[in-house]
Amino acid sequence: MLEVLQLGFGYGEVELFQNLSFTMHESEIRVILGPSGSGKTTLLHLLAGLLALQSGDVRWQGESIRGLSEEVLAQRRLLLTGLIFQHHYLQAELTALENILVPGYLADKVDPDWGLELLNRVGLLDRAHLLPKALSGGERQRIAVARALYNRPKLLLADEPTGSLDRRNAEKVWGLMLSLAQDLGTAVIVATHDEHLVQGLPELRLG
Ligand SMILES: Nc1ncnc2c1ncn2[C@@H]1O[C@H](COP(=O)(O)OP(=O)(O)OP(=O)(O)O)[C@@H](O)[C@H]1O
Repeated sequence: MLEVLQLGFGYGEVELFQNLSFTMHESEIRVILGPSGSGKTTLLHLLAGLLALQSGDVRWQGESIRGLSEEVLAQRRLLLTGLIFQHHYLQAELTALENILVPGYLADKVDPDWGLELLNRVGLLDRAHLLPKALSGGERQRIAVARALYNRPKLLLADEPTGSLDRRNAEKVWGLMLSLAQDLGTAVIVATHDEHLVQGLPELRLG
């Protein structure tokens, strides 16, 4: 569902990477590794269409994102991709369940039962009506995982999703994210520093 063709990017004189090519199919997982500043976040932003391409191309389901308007890109991104960041970015005034339903409101696909099922999958059914401030860091990130997968995206892009968690919570969030994505047939690209979590997974090294 994703093709990356000879992708290159730099800020001014500083070249971060060039000629990156790879393809992602349904349910595939790829880990982006590299030292701080090597361009992991930049690469994820390019793949998500959040940053204008320089050289090379990114194709979503066979269609180049080069030249798509912001509006079309945003609509495609909403339906095709899920995003998770190091910080959860939950809406403080919405409950756990309401936060999970946000992508559904945006895509006009609101299904509270599916939201509850996702809550159950991340082990937080009993927290459905709590606000984020009443949740632990690991619980908030589990809500962010459920929210990112609400629209059953083809591709999940996760940037240091366990970066702010202790080892036990990091392992829990990591395991839930991968198993839920696997069940939905969602391909996952995840940037991380945590070499302990990624053992045995296909990787792409920057820097
Ligand atoms: N808007 C920008 N303008 C100029 N330089 C930038 C900009 N955004 C990022 N950079 C630089 O590009 C490099 C790569 O940044 P990026 O955030 O992609 O790296 P990273 O591998 O994700 O790092 P980390 O692991 O620390 O999160 C860094 O040196 C950063 O300072």
